[in-house]
Amino acid sequence: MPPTTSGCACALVDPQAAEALRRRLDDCGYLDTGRRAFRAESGAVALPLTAAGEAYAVQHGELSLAFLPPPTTDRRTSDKRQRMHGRCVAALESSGLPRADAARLFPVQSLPSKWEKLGDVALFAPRGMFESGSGAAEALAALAPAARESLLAALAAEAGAARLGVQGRIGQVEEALHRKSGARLVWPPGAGGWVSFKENGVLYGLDVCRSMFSSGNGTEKARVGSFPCAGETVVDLYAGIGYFTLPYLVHAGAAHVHACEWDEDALAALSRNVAANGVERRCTVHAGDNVQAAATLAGVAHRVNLGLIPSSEAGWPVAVAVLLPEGGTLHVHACVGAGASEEDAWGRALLARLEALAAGMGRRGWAARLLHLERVKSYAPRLNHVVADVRLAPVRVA
Ligand SMILES: C[S@+](CC[C@H](N)C(=O)[O-])C[C@H]1O[C@@H](n2cnc3c(N)ncnc32)[C@H](O)[C@@H]1O
Repeated sequence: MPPTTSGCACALVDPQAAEALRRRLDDCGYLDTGRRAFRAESGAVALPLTAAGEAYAVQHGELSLAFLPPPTTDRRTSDKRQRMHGRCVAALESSGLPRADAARLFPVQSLPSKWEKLGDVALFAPRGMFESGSGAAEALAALAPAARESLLAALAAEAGAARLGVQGRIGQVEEALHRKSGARLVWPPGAGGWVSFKENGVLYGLDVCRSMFSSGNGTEKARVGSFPCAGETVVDLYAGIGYFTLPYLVHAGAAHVHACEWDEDALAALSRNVAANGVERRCTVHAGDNVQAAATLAGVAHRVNLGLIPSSEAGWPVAVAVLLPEGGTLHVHACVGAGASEEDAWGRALLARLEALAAGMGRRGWAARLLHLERVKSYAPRLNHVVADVRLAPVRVA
């Protein structure tokens, strides 16, 4: 059947090759992550493309391009976009732009259908009207100031936000290690990026343009808050703005948390957050590479949190070094292939490595035992963010 151009532009790919192509397209900004991949009638996987991806496919002929109607489960997204579209077109019309021009410059697909809310900021993905080269982005830049103002104010009202921003990409290794945000605020003009909000009884604040907040980790933050930590000293090796440090202090009742963090922006937010939650007397912030903390904190911890993905492996030797002589519990975050055998293999390798590290530090006879494996969220297709709760301690001789 010849393709029609009425649906959404997709790259068709064999299911076995879909994951590799998805990653490639995403790296280049060609994958429309606002829409989900779906099975075409032919059995091929359809990967929705951004405007730039569609242009690339047309120019290079390397991808199998098709225009397909989105799957019916996308209806809620499309309703949301339609409503957003109606409101934006009306706003442009009221600022003097003829309705037909407004609808032509900003087609439905160019408007955001979802966003992340942090405090009063709505963060949109860098797609459609926020993706240069999409046509709508250029139309937005060319609008008269009053029309631009009313369009963005309409978007903000629809998103229930007082400020609007556009997400960045975590591309560079250095950025990923520091969880730099890369987001920028686009409205109102001159707005700053500091937000504060309460999640599960904990006050968090951060500059959305400088640090990332992973909303998908909410269940893990709540789980940490439920740990029985009364009387315990906890070392958080990757504290960030206090994602896990704060639940340990506010809800889990930890006697003291040593929070290690090396990024200046995260450190500024962490100190403010510790004070905002009134827990500063029970928290020591260690600025710098957590490897340095290994010496200062050797042998003090009942529990160590290693909240870094895709891997916290660089912190495993530090974690073992800071445990008390009687051992303790580690919460090891990682991204692991989705599937019982992948999880099993990763879990075994983790336990063996922790035992070897303990032996290498003269902690002979220590054994590692997996207490629980928590699946936090899907990180990518067939890859889950998991947390292994491990007890690492000297084996008791009866
Ligand atoms: C808590 S955040 C990760 C939050 C959440 N688990 C996620 O993946 O989105 C990880 C923090 O660890 C910090 N970090 C990474 N490596 C570090 C190191 N070697 N020493 C100290 N801090 C480090 C980063 O700057 C970042 O703020």
